[in-house]
Amino acid sequence: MLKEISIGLSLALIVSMIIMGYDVTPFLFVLAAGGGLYYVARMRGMVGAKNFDSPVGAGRYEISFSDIGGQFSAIHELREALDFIKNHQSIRSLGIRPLKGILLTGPPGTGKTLMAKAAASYTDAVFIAASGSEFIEMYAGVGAQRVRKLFQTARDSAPRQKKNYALIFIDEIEILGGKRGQTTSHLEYDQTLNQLLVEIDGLKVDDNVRILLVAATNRSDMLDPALMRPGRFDRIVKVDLPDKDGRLEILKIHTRNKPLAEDVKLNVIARETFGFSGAHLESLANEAAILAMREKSSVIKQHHFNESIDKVMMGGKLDKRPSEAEMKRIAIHEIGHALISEHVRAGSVSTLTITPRGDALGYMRQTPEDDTYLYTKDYLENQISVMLAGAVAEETILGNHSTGSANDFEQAMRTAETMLRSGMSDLGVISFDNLPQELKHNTLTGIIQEQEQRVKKQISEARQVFKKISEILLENEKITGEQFRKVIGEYNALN
Ligand SMILES: Nc1ncnc2c1ncn2[C@@H]1O[C@H](COP(=O)(O)OP(=O)(O)OP(=O)(O)O)[C@@H](O)[C@H]1O
Ligand SMILES: [Zn+2]
Repeated sequence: MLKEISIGLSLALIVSMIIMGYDVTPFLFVLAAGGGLYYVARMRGMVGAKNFDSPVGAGRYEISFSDIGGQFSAIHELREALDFIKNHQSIRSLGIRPLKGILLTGPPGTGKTLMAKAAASYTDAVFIAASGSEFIEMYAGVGAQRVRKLFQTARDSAPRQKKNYALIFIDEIEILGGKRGQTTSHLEYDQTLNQLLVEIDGLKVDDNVRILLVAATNRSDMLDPALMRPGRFDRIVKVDLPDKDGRLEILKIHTRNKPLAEDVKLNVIARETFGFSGAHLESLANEAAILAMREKSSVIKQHHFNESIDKVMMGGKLDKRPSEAEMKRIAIHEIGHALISEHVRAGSVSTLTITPRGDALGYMRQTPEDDTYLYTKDYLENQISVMLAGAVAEETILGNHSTGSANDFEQAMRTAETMLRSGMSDLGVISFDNLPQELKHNTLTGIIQEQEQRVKKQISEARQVFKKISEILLENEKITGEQFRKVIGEYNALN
């Protein structure tokens, strides 16, 4: 409103100045500059962001899924959920409950906001962004009121832009949607979260404006379970740090508009930037361009990138960037798990990676087994041997093992306990609770040690496999089960 009044007043002033014979050129100049600044501020969300009164038409600065590098499976899942929403007619005829909210989880800077924007373009929705922190206020009721306003803004702005959909994006949702009565004793949080739940529950498929909620967090463990109930955020899409191929794609995206020298090898940069997020890579490309400019070079060269990698690493507070030696250790550890997994169940390794994901530095994914409800002794022993194999591999190949195995040991111990309780140990059928501590302890260790010996033998016979596969892993960060089995097969054929 203020904007309209000031434009009107200025026009009236200019017209009267012209009538009175003044030179209006400098005045027009000032006006244009002011308008330009306002526009830039608005685009950047500096003006009007708090009031959610500047919904960003997705059509205006369009972000599409092709602007997001890597994240293949996250994009796939997200798009599937969006198709579900777009085709609500046919879905409703089947009686399927419509989807209301999608939660994006993952570390900072991995492209969650980009994905939400791309989701808005994909569904041709108005994009309205807010952050969880905007709802926390000293005064009771203000947060809840803001939540109401946010949804109202969405309902109002879609028709104005002739759109049927509005996408509300709430970043850092854990601040507003933390567990009730746990994050704080403050009443305000509860009211705000309750209001959000009320708004979500009120969303209907046949509303004039279909509202879709997308929220992002890197602390999904902090969210109130009420938010995750069916009919609320019932789709969770994991957005992880990119692997090497992903990093290459992201680098390509962020160097699209930059002049690169002939010597620049993006795939080499991708390999060197293990642990970088999309945001780090964006900043890397930018820093390299700045270095080139400082040297008055018209193109960006490889050494500009190399220097920037260090800069982003030092300044960028990379959460997890293991050293070369650590990466090798992670590789050996994971190969250990995978090798024994293949021993006990051929074809069981699905992929092996050493890219940090969630809490794990590397991981081995197994192909699922048929559902089993009863376990035999052999089966449990095999499980224990796979769990121990990470640490045993570190010891056998590197001479010692690291703290990275604590979790594996705990699982192995639990499995051994299951065996003991089920009468599968040397003690036969026992009453677990009446067993003396020392005997319990010795029997459990006995079970573990027996498997450890078996694993040690298998691993020391496969040193060559470790060498070959760790080379592949350090180069590519991942290997598929198929490739893995091929290498094992080649070595078995030699022996
Ligand atoms: N997968 C990606 N492809 C291309 N660029 C990316 C990608 N991920 C991040 N970026 C770059 O990093 C910037 C920040 O990403 P974005 O804000 O989407 O991350 P986020 O996951 O929402 O982070 P936060 O949790 O810190 O809000 C983007 O504007 C983009 O330049
Ligand atoms: Zn392990």
